[in-house]
Amino acid sequence: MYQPDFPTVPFRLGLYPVVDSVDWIARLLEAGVRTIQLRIKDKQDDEVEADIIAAIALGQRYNARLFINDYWRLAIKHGAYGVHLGQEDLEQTDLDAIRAAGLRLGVSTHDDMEIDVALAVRPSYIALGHVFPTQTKQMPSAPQGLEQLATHIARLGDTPTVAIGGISIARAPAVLATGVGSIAVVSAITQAPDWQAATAQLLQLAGAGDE
Ligand SMILES: Cc1ncc(COP(=O)(O)OP(=O)(O)O)c(N)n1
Ligand SMILES: Cc1nc(C(=O)O)sc1CCOP(=O)(O)O
Ligand SMILES: [Mg+2]
Repeated sequence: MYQPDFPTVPFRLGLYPVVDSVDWIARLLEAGVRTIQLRIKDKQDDEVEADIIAAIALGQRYNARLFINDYWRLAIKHGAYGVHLGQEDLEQTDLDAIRAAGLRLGVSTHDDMEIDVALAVRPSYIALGHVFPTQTKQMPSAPQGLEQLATHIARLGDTPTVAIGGISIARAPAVLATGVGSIAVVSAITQAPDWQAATAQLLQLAGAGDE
């Protein structure tokens, strides 16, 4: 049985929107989302601290799993549910401090070697990307595709997993069929012509987590 070195998360984290503002956090929590990430890129800590405080307060009000991307010191300082880190972030992060503060940890991976690195850290969940081409982030690697995703899921057994990258409503059923516990999405919600309808459909497909 997978035993993380950080607090556990449910195997099924369900629909996991990744968004760049407190406004999006507020509307998606109100819409029923219960796993969510605040991802604000390339700012100084003092520029994002107020947003992080507000997002954490919302997460607590809705009893949701709010992960903070990148700003792990602020996540600790203000008591977030969890932190999400990439492979490069791992080298510059005090993982002992995250563990000691009792925050959950999610780690990005893009191939088998990165999964080895992530497993050595024993995070709360492992993210697997990018499954399909994405317009949201410049990726140095090629999309992994569904077959490779399924191979990773089989390898990871009962480790909580999250798939990310190019996941649309149309593609979500095939991604979930690999057995992955969660689907993380940006544009499927934030660029949707009707974000409320898109969120409702994705919640219907992936659940809110913990089911
Ligand atoms: C759920 C989830 N998976 C992967 C990522 C990517 O994180 P990272 O590699 O740290 O890259 P940036 O998001 O910081 O550009 C994520 N944020 N969330
Ligand atoms: C932030 C991020 N990380 C990825 C990874 O593979 O690590 S893919 C990605 C962007 C996902 O956006 P969309 O759902 O719009 O494709
Ligand atoms: Mg990051």
